[in-house]
Amino acid sequence: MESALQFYKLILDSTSEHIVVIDEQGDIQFVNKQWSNFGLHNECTVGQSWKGVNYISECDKAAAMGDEFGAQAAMGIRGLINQTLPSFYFEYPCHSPLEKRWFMMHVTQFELDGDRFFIISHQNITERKQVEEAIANLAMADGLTNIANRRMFDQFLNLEWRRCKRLEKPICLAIIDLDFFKELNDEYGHQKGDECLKLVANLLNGLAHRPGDLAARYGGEEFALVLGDTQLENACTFAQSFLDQLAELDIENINAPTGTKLSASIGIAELMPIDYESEQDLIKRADKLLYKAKTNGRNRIELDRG
Ligand SMILES: Nc1nc2c(ncn2[C@@H]2O[C@H](COP(=O)(O)OP(=O)(O)OP(=O)(O)O)[C@@H](O)[C@H]2O)c(=O)[nH]1
Repeated sequence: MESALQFYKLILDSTSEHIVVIDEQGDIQFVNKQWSNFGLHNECTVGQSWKGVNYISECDKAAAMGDEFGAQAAMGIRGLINQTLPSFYFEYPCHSPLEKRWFMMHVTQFELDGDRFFIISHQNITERKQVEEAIANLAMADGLTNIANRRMFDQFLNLEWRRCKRLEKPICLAIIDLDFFKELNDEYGHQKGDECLKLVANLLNGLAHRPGDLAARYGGEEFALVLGDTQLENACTFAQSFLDQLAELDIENINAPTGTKLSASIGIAELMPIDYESEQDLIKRADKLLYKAKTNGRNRIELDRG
C-alpha cells in the first residue's frame, strides 16, 4: 500500500504541470512538487505551507487587489463546485521581472467516497503564446518597411478614435504621399525606390513616440501618422519636422517636375470625435487636404480643423 502511494505520488511529482487539489470548500488537500517549487521560486509563501490554505480565498484576495485573472479563476472553480460548469479552462499571463510567461489553468473534478474534489492544473504555455504573438505581429507589420501595415492602421485608428471620444479630446491624422515617386522608380530602379520607402518609414516611426501615436504604411508610397489626443498645431510641427528630415536625406529625384530631390505632400486633419460619426470622417478630410497639397504645388502641408 505504502509503495503504491509512493508510486502515484512520484507520477504526480514528475509531471511538468503544477497541480493542486481542493475540496468543495476550496481548502487545499494536495499539491505536487512542481506547484510547491513554482511558489518557492516566485516568492509565494502558499507554495510551501499550503496546509489550511483556501485556494478560492487566495484567488478572491488577488481579485480584490485588482487581479482580473484571480477573479476569473475563482469564478471558474465556483462554476464547477456549483455544477454550473462541467470543466473550466483559461489562459492567463504570469510575467516575472525577468521573462514573459503565460499559463493555462484547467479544472476538472472527481469523487471519492461521496466527497467531491477538484484538480486545478497549471501548464506553462509560454512557447505557444510567443509563436502566436510573432504571427500576430507579422500580420500587422508591412513586409517592406516593418512599420504598421494598413490593417494595423485601421484597427489602431478605430481604437484611438474611440479613446479620444471617451476623453473628449481631439485626434489628428496626417496622410503623407511621396511626390513623383514614379519618376524616382523609373530613373533609379525599383530597388532604390524600396530603400527610399524604408528610410521614409524610419523617419515617420521616429516621430510616433506616445502610446496614442502610430506611423503606418497606408498604401504604395503613401504613409499615415495617427496622433491621438493631439492639437493640429502640434501635428503640424511633427509633419514639418518630417519634411525637414526628408530634405536632409537629400534623396535624388532628378526628373521630378518640382525640383531634383525627393519631397512629400501632407494633408493633416484634426477632429473632435464626439462631434462626428466615425473615424472615416477623419480619413476623408485628411485625404482631401492631401489632394489640396498636391494641386497647390506639392512639397507642402495643408491642414484643417473640423
Ligand atoms: N519601389 C517601390 N515603388 C512603389 C511601391 N509601391 C508603390 N510604388 C510606386 O509608387 C509610384 C506611385 O506613382 P503615382 O501614384 O503616379 O504617384 P507619384 O509618382 O508619387 O506622383 P504624385 O503622388 O502625384 O506626386 C508607382 O510608380 C508605384 O510603382 C513599392 O513598394 N516599392
